[in-house]
Amino acid sequence: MPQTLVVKIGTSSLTRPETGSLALATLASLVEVLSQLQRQGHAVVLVSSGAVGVGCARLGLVERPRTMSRKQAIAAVGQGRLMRVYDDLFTSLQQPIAQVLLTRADLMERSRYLNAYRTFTELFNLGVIPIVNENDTVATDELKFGDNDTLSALVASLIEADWLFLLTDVDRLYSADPRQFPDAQPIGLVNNIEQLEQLQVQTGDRGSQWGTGGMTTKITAARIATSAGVRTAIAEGKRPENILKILQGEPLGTQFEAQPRPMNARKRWIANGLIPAGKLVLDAGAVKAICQAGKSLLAAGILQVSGEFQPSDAVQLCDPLGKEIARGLVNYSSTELKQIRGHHSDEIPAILGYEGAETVIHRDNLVVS
Ligand SMILES: Nc1ncnc2c1ncn2[C@@H]1O[C@H](COP(=O)(O)OP(=O)(O)O)[C@@H](O)[C@H]1O
Ligand SMILES: N[C@@H](CCC(=O)OP(=O)(O)O)C(=O)O
Repeated sequence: MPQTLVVKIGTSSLTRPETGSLALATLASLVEVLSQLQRQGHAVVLVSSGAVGVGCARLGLVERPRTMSRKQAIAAVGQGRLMRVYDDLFTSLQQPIAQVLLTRADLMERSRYLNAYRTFTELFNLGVIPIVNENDTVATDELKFGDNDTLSALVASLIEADWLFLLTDVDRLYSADPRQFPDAQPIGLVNNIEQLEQLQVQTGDRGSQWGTGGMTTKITAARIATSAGVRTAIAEGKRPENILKILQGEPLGTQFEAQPRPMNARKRWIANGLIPAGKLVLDAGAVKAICQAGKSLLAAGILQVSGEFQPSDAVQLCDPLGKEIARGLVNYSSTELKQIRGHHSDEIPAILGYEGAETVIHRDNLVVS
């Protein structure tokens, strides 16, 4: 059955760490596998890192840039070269490709989010493999994905993919970084992300010399993707043919099962597309009403308000211990909420001096974690 597949490859697999030059054999076999999948009728998206790494190699720089402006300039050098290599390889297999550069802001505004969805759909109809990267050259600190693991999960959620493959320079997830702890245990199947906390998986805080985020961002990506109903695999970048084997049911890499009830597209956008501008801490009654009874949030159940936000902004909802339990779009600003928190809805007009919305967050705009 045709499926929608998102494949992300990291800098550590695309380039040789010693020289920073492109790992051409890996790229060639990735291109072969993706073209084969496209010919079999699957819709395929490649999320490719490497703009900064390739840009550095082109300019003879031996270290990853540290300042944002330098990174942006180098990405502008590398992205073009990267696409040229992909186009040459895919063209030799008569496979058309497209470049799609996204910033966080593109997914935050609902009209742009929907437009991106329509563009991907049209590219699939045309038999094209879109190659996605963050638009590093214009992304700002506040509005960037920061790493392509997260970007690939958000793209997979956006296009309702069946699979997300995170290809990297280790063959799977281990109980700890296998480079530092050679005895670390391999992890094959993760039924539920909470399982990783129980297994006390250590992911460190950085990746390889050229990679961004290491395993931490891959687990975040798996969390986003699986909660959107996308099965996720961490697998070895050097062996792209493993994608075919995994699709045939072989237990390679680390596979994360998708959650059974994916939410609707609008709720996925609220949960993953938006960056929360503030936080509401709720009392136990409100937590229960939202998580168990599927109710809207009322001002009476709010204990604390933090951050600065306006009506329609996204906020995190936390239990009294500060653990996130949901996200949603507010009907009131942070200033208004600080005045009405803890009060019954019928007191709101007297406190604010005007008639406000009945709910602080309507259940249609609320997504439980
Ligand atoms: N628990 C873990 N299991 C496997 N690899 C880990 C783990 N913790 C940290 N790592 C490191 O994460 C690195 C991959 O991340 P990164 O360099 O960001 O790759 P990419 O460029 O593919 O995104 C591996 O080289 C490995 O050293
Ligand atoms: N957008 C950046 C990639 C950032 C990133 O996440 O890199 P990686 O950890 O190698 O997947 C680039 O093209 O260099």
